[in-house]
Amino acid sequence: ANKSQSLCHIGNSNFIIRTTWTTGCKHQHQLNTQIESLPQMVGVVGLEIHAQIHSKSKLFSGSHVSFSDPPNSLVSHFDASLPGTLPVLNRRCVEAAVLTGLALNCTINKKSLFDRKHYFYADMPAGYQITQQRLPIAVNGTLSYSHFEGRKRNHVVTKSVKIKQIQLEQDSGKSLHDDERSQTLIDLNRAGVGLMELVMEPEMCCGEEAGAAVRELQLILQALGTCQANMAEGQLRVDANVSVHHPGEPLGVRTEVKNINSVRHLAKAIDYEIQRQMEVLQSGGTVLNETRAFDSKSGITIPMRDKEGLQDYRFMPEPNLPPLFVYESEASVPAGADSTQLVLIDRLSSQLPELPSVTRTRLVETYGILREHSFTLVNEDGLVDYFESVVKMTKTEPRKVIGWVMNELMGNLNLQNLKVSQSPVSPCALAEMINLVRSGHISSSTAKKVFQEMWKTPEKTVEQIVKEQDLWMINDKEELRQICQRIVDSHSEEVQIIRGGNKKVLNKLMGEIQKETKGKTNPLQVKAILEEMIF
Ligand SMILES: Nc1ncnc2c1ncn2[C@@H]1O[C@H](COP(=O)(O)OP(=O)(O)OP(=O)(O)O)[C@@H](O)[C@H]1O
Ligand SMILES: [Mg+2]
Ligand SMILES: [Mg+2]
Repeated sequence: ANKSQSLCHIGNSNFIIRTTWTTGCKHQHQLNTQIESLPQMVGVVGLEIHAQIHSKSKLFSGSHVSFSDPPNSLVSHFDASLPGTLPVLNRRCVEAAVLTGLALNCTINKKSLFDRKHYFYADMPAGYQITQQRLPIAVNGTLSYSHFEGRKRNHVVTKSVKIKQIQLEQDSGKSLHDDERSQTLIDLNRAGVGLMELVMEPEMCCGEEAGAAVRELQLILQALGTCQANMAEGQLRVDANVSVHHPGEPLGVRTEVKNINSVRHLAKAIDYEIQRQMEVLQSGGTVLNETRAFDSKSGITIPMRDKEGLQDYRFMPEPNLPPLFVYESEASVPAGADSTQLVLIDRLSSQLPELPSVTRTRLVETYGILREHSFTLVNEDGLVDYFESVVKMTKTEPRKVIGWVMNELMGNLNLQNLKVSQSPVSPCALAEMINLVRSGHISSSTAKKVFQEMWKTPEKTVEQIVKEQDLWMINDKEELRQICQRIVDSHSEEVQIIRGGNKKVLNKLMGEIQKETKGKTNPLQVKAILEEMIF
């Protein structure tokens, strides 16, 4: 197996047990020894992703974009396809596509074209969708993504997938099926909302890779602000094209899996589909070029009624829209044109924010934190800012701050399914607590208790909590000596053992002191006093 194949593996362990085929994954080696004679097949995955453009108004009309308004309240004459209406291109949508293209290392086409793609669907009153079939706005990009391997899942593997193109197109309306009255109702609020369709090359091999790629894309789009990218809300819709073949041979027939509403489901759907196709071929059948739906309850894919091959989209140039031109810079704008109305690539380039991969590297280099922690920080909305504000407000090393953020903060947030912005403990309060540990006013074990109290009673200050619960560190030498003396006196057997050379038993005495003082002592200080008394 080549390198990329050997690094790839399927998340579903059932898969390995149930099938004699593999998908070019690291488990392959194991299986080869059992079934030497069988040829190996691998999975091939290519994603098509529809990303709803985050814009106030639609792609070709001034109607507002909102998903909480009453049905059919955001529909202009153009959105309803009334005769005589014409499209007017929304500059913000073009800028979003260019920004996204730049962030994904695409070549931006200075000239792109709009086409009509015909469907007959009730939620598309024009009978066609305006898209960019012949000449899309951006081409030839790449998306780098990482996932974790190894038993502890702490070995980062970085891969990349080519992006064939990004095209601008319209969203359709929504059909709402009312089973009780057996009727279908149409809501056109979504009709005409701008979409970016990203088409990836078929270069991935399993659900885990595809999942990691989509997660990275989500983070990039959110950093750019070009799409909110919530899959459950349909802002990012991923269709997975899946086939299997023998490496070195032409690609197999693909199926297209739809209805996937989370990254986890995407990975499951793909792995299921790879396995299904292998089993079909293994038992002498053929894979049909069809559209299938993922059913998240049962974890399987099922054929949808419309068959791909039967579709004839009757593509034709959109006669009501001229070619779309974007310009490199002010200098390339034609004489007399108002450059404030034009899309300039260099202006957008300068607006590109820090992208997630750059943020991660910066966090590792600036703060000396672990790479896997940089992934967690970037993954949670608002967590990088939270961490950096705490670091700014305390003199403690960032490597210690990250411990509190990962364990105490994230642990509690996850337990209650809260977002970072909903944390009852503010960065400022956490910094105050960490500062008390640093200055020796509370011990780190006490601090864990204090944090839990802060979580429960955010209205109280850290000092209030420490005072009320009497958690200040015992720093008084004489008081500490008395406590140590008591423990030494009541543990004469252990003391003998320690004197006999077994220093490990010292830990037991220290534990006793921790217990007696409810963790309010500095272990180093206690150790020094005990050693002084015993030796
Ligand atoms: N043999 C294959 N196995 C897996 N994926 C494939 C294979 N061949 C093509 N693909 C993927 O299928 C997708 C094709 O998308 P594209 O938009 O070009 O065409 P389409 O699916 O026919 O059109 P539509 O936009 O109507 O769905 C790409 O993401 C590509 O990577
Ligand atoms: Mg497509
Ligand atoms: Mg498709």
